Amino acid sequence: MSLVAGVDSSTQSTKVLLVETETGEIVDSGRASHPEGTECPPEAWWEALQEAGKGLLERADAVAVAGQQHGMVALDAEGDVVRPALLWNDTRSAPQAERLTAESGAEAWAADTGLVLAASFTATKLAWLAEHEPENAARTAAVMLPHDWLTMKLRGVPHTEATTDRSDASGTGYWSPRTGAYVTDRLVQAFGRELALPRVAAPNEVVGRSTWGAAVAPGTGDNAGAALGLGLGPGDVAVSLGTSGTVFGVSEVPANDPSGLVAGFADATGRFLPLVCTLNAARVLDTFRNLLGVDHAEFDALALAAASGAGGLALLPYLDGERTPARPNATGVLSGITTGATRADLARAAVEGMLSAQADGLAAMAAQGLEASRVLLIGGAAASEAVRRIAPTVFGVDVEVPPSAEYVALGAAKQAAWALTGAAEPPQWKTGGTERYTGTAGPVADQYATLRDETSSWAKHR
Ligand SMILES: Nc1ncnc2c1ncn2[C@@H]1O[C@H](COP(=O)(O)OP(=O)(O)O)[C@@H](O)[C@H]1O
Ligand SMILES: O=C(CO)[C@@H](O)[C@H](O)COP(=O)(O)O
Repeated sequence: MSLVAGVDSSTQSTKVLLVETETGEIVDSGRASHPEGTECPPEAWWEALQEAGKGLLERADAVAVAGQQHGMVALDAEGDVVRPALLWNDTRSAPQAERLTAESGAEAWAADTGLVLAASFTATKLAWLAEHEPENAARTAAVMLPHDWLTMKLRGVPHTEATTDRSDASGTGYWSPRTGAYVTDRLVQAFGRELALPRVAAPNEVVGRSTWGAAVAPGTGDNAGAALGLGLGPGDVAVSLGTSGTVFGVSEVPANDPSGLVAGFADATGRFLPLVCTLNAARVLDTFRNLLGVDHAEFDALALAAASGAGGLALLPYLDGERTPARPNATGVLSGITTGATRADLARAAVEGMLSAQADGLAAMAAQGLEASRVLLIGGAAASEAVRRIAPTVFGVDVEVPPSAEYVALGAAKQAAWALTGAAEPPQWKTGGTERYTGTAGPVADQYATLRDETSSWAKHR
């Protein structure tokens, strides 16, 4: 029996799936946590990959790594890591994002790179490095993304032979989904000079061999991995609730949204992946769950015990600053508290607020012509019964929840199988039927819109 391994090196953890090549059936899995924080030594991901992949990786005939997007892995001329990687959710480069956008205009950035710069993207992190750590910047000879670095480590090759893929390259701010090439001028604008960059491999290329002899596929950004794992088709929009909240769909044409709400990424199949990303999703629920001192099941029971609208409580869930909309310095805001407020209302407000930010993402996608005919809910917080049942009342449309699985890692495994077999198209693995959740829209949208719009002028939210 031929087996392939798919890796998801995401913000909070590494997950590995060992999958049957022909059918996509999951044979085994592993998981290991990452350190907390918005910067991380890449070695910690490598250790987590080895722990999560123990007893699994060496059984695979092919392997691919999907990873959290945008993280800046800076290397010196010898290939040594210069400083801990700055992650996608690190907002310190917000002033650089603002400056670079002002220099050329949002339209020009969107036209050149598919993106309007926000602190998440690699280009702004490089600009921050050049400005704040000149010694580290001077040492830096190459830059790559988390999945590129891990793929290089799996192959045991020098950084000069590193590869990336279209999807992750499209999250840098110096690669064009339209032309399929690096935009060196944009890299130089951000960092001040050129850097060595990984070669962008074809979606189903075998880029090399692992140290145990397996074929290594190019890997992908985590959201493109999920899209491949789910097999998203026209009209499908996925809402992924991990550390980030992402709303995305596969498109035949690149997105170009000068408002910056929709990022014009590439996908893992040669197509495109318009995507809206919020900084705050599953951790909003974690925060309120911890404040209430309950576990996941008790939190769900509380949230479902309250009525839609949470007794007038509304939460603006921008706890760690926000990227979409661009409010990097924002914090969360809870409004409508009365002496009648209950623990149940508080849990419900957390779920409704977090989902309302994703509803804004669905609206932004629709404004770009990507109206969802089917909304698929995935990611860690999609395991929550409260999230599943409240989502239709916030989104105003039914949601479908596919069978519980790590779809990013599954997508990586699918890419590995695709590269291994050399087929023209990715395999069509069956993922099982979805569970449908339905409900009527409550008062949440209006409550939330009022809070979001009223706070937009707050100085500390800019
Ligand atoms: N039953 C649940 N209800 C709500 N949240 C959950 C549940 N199970 C896991 N989570 C949350 O999901 C998150 C991890 O999801 P994951 O998609 O793996 O994140 P990431 O990709 O950012 O590492 C954690 O914040 C965790 O608390
Ligand atoms: O920044 C983005 C997408 O643009 C995030 O989606 C990251 O890719 C991290 O994803 P999770 O680890 O939260 O799944």
